[in-house]
Amino acid sequence: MDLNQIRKDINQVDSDLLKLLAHRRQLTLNVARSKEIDLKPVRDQEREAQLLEKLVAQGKEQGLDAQYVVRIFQTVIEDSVLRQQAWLQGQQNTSQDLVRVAYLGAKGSYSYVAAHGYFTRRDKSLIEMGFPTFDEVVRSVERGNADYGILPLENTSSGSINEVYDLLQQTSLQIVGETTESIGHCLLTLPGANLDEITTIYAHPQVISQCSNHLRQYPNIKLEYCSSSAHAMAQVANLNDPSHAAIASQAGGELYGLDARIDKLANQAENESRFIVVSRKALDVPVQVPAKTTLIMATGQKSGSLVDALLILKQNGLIMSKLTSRPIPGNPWEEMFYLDVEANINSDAMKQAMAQLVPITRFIKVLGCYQSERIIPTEIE
Ligand SMILES: C=C(O[C@@H]1C=C(C(=O)O)C=C[C@H]1O)C(=O)O
Repeated sequence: MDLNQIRKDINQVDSDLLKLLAHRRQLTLNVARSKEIDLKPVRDQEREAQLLEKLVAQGKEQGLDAQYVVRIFQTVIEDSVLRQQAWLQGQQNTSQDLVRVAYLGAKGSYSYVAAHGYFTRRDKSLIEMGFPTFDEVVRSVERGNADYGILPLENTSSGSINEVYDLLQQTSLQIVGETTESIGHCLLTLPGANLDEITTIYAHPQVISQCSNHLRQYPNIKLEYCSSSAHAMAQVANLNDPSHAAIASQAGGELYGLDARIDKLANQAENESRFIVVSRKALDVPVQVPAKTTLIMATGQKSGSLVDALLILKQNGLIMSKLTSRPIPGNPWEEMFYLDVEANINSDAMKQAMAQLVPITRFIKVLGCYQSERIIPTEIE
C-alpha cells in the first residue's frame, strides 16, 4: 500500500465528485428554466423528501450511514434552491455583471464575506468598497457611488443591530435581498504567539458582545473596541506584537497573515448573522420564489392599535416572521415597528392588507420586497 498512490486515487475521486456536483447544478438550472415557463414554485419539499429517502436507502447498501447522506444532500439541495432563486431573480431584473458593493470594514470583514457569498451566487463580479461606518455604507449607495450596500441586521447571539434599524428609518433605499451567514469567531494571533502572553484583544463591539461568555474568563486582558473586524485584524498585523490578538473569522485572518488559535468563541454554538442588501431601486420578485416584505409603521398611541394592525395581517392569511421596535427620534416614548411578512408585495393578500393598514397607521412604508434566503432543510422520518 503506497500512501502517495492512495492519495492520488482520493484526489481523482474528489475531482470526479466536483465534476458531478457542477453537472447537477447545471441540471437544476434547467429545472429553473422550466419553472420560469410554467410558474411552478422553486421549492418542492415533497420531491426533496422522496429524493433523500431514496438516497438514504442507496447509501445504506453501500455502507454509508443515513445522517451522513442526509447532511451532504441537504447542503447540495440548499445550493440548488438558492441558485435557482438567484437565476429567476436575475431573469426578471436585468442588471450589470460588475457591481459596486459597499460594506463595513475592509477585506476580510464579516460583511465582506457576506457580500462575496451573496453576489457570487448571482455570478456577479464585485468592485469592493469598504467604509468605516454603517452610515457611510448607506450614504454611498444613496449618492450613487455604490450600486448595493450590505448591512448586518441581526445575530443569533447578540440580537438586533439597532444602528442599522435606525438608519433604515431615515433612508430612501430599498431592501432587495438578504443572506444569512454562519459567523465563526476565532481568536487570531501572529504566527507562533504564546496564548498565555496575550494582553490585549481587538474586536468590533458586536463581536465582543457575541463572545461575552468566553471573554469573561480573561478579566485581565484589555479589550480594544474597533470599528470593524477587518480593522481589528489590521491592528494586530500592523503592530506586529505577539501579545496582541484579534477576534474575527478564520478566512479573514488568512488575509492578514494571522493564525486562528481558538475557534467557536461565540456564546451560541450556531452563531449566524442575517444581512440585508440595499439599493436605490426596488426589485421585482418572481412569483416562483419565496418572498419576504419588510415594512415599518408607526401606529397611534391608543391602546390596542398594534394589535389592530397585526389582526389585519392575520385576517389576510399573512405570516409575520419578525416584529421588532425602535424609538422614533424626536418623539420620546413613541416606537416605530419593523415587520417581516412572508409574502410578495405584489400578492393579492399583501395588497389587500396594505390598503387596510394605511388608514389605521400614522405612518407606513415598505422597506423592500425580496427573496427569502433562509432554506429550512427538508427532514425525513
Ligand atoms: C431541482 C428542483 O428544485 C428544488 C431542488 C431540488 C434538488 O436540488 O434536488 C429538489 C426539489 C426542489 O426543492 C426540482 O424541483 O427538481
